[in-house]
Amino acid sequence: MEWTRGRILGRGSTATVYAATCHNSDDILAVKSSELHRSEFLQREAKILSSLNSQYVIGYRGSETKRESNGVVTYNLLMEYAPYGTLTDATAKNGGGLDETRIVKYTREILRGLEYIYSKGIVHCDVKGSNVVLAEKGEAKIADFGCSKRVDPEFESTVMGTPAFMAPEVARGEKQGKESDIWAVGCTVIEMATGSPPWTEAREDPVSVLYRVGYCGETPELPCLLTEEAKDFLEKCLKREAKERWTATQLLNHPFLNTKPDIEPVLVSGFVSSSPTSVTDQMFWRSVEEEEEDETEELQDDSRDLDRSSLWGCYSERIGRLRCAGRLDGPRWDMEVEDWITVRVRCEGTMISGSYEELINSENVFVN
Ligand SMILES: Nc1ncnc2c1ncn2[C@@H]1O[C@H](COP(=O)(O)OP(=O)(O)OP(=O)(O)O)[C@@H](O)[C@H]1O
Repeated sequence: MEWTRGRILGRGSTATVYAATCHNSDDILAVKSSELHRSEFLQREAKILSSLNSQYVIGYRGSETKRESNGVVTYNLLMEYAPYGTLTDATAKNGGGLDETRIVKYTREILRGLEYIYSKGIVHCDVKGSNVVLAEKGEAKIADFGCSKRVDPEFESTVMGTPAFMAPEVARGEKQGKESDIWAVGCTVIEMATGSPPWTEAREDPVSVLYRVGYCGETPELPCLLTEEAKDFLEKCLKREAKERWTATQLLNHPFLNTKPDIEPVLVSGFVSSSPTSVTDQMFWRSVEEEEEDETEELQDDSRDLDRSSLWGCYSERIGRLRCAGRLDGPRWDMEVEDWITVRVRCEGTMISGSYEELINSENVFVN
């Protein structure tokens, strides 16, 4: 498919997402790109997304490698374009919290999406507001399958995700399944209600959050503004024992969700103030070259890597100290520190050591 890259819609820890126009149809797409040699996660995501087809999951439109005009070879995942941003954007736009009717609508859509992907044998592993996008009719769709995996209890796999949304068993690096997604749904409801993920210190100190969730028996604080029904729903999501958590299907039948009618979608045009209204909106599109220059400069920014290197050392040492102090066995953490939010953990054991350069070149370590 022929397409032209436009402006950046969002940057994650694994890739950058651009708006793009199709040459033959003038449709707008979202294209998630990373350099081919760093695209392992993106290729996995494309494979999983290509196997899914649901109104509650962002649509797959293809994938391809491309040599850009600056010679860089990129891997590109082509997706349905979601013009109203993410749930996190929607919450921020609404003054830092959504009212309960909107929370009900989006939670229902997320759970329907999860029910669907579970029926296909897939778990998401990184449910959070910024991974749920609002599509053309204002409906919530699950996106970012970069951490997702096939459900296979026999197969011990890497634990992934975002500390503030991690279930206790994930924080301990033990296992990650559908139940862990459900915990993350609870955290996402808290994010929608309050404008922030649970654990107020999470951004500054993800390590202590992992420790509190994994080892100290804590659960996130329930927002006091929510109704009793909503709080009861959250309690069913946030059971510390994974097997006690309600399933997506049970939660869809909880009174918090099943007694309320669907509301009309709220389309807040503010989300799209910088998005294209049509492909002829030339002011909108930044040239491909300009975007590529930005990307290249970013990739070559050694000083940023140095900062990350020292922070990474500091975090991994701290979680090691916390675990030793508590005489606890647990995961070894590989942290992406610049955007600390995403981490990849190795469960099987050996403490990762080596220079940052060695770490980022290692197959098992996730880095940006
Ligand atoms: N289909 C889409 N339509 C519109 N915007 C999108 C779409 N997909 C992603 N985005 C935007 O791009 C951002 C980054 O996308 P995504 O979360 O898939 O990247 P990532 O590198 O996997 O991120 P993470 O750090 O969460 O792992 C999103 O938060 C969102 O703002």
